[in-house]
Amino acid sequence: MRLDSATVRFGARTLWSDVNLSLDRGEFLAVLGPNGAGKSTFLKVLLGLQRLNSGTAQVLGKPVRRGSHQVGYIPQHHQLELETPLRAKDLVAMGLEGHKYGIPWVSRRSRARIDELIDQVGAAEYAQRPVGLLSGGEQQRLRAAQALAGNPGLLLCDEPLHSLDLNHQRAITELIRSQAVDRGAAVVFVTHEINPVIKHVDRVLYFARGDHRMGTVQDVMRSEVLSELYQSPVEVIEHKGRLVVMGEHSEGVHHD
Ligand SMILES: Nc1ncnc2c1ncn2[C@@H]1O[C@H](COP(=O)(O)OP(=O)(O)OP(=O)(O)O)[C@@H](O)[C@H]1O
Repeated sequence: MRLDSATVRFGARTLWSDVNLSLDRGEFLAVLGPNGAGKSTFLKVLLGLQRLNSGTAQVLGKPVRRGSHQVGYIPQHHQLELETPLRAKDLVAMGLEGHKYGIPWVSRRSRARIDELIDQVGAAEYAQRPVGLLSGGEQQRLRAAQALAGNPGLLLCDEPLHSLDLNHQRAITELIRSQAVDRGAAVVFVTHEINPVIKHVDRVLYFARGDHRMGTVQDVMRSEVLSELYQSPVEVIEHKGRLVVMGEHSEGVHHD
């Protein structure tokens, strides 16, 4: 995926501007920043749901378009309606290409892949239950499986670990990593918390105050760099392999 001089404005507000980024297959990009900095909007651009005010966006070598089956998306957590007329397994199957076009045909191979994913996210025990009755974390694990079912070349994740316990955070992180490393997907991972994925991250894109910084974890997650970005003192401390980000004005700075 590739962005050139990409800019999004809402009215007089420039959300972010002049983002230049080329992400290859197999690469893992973490997108960080405070609430409202424009992280989800960044994903929407790549999904073809938000147009750029200037610049260009490409996904897998082609201009961005809505509904590409090569793009997997784990949306930000929201609870499904109690009456949603789907079983857990159906929700995962909807991630298959054919299902997007309403074709109810699923090959033996696809069925095996769905069962495998359901196992990998630890959903086997509730695979036949109505999704509306499941907990937030259980639903979130199904969304991850759904996004992976179509074997996407670009995987977009919006805080996918939100509402998951530690064991399931690890399982989902491992699945996402494997989609990048073993299946050659580019991964864009929006998160408030870099530590659970830090060892998989190739690059960081950090949005704040209409500006951004990009580079390796070592390049970006530094006191000088983030203080300059936030325009206020921010301290990044490394403790036992974890990064703790502390801001003097803590509002809007993510905490560990
Ligand atoms: N269509 C729109 N029109 C006007 N403003 C919008 C629109 N979409 C988003 N915004 C605003 O742009 C800002 C960025 O929103 P976005 O959801 O991208 O932030 P975020 O970094 O993902 O935040 P969070 O961490 O809270 O999820 C917010 O202030 C939001 O209200």
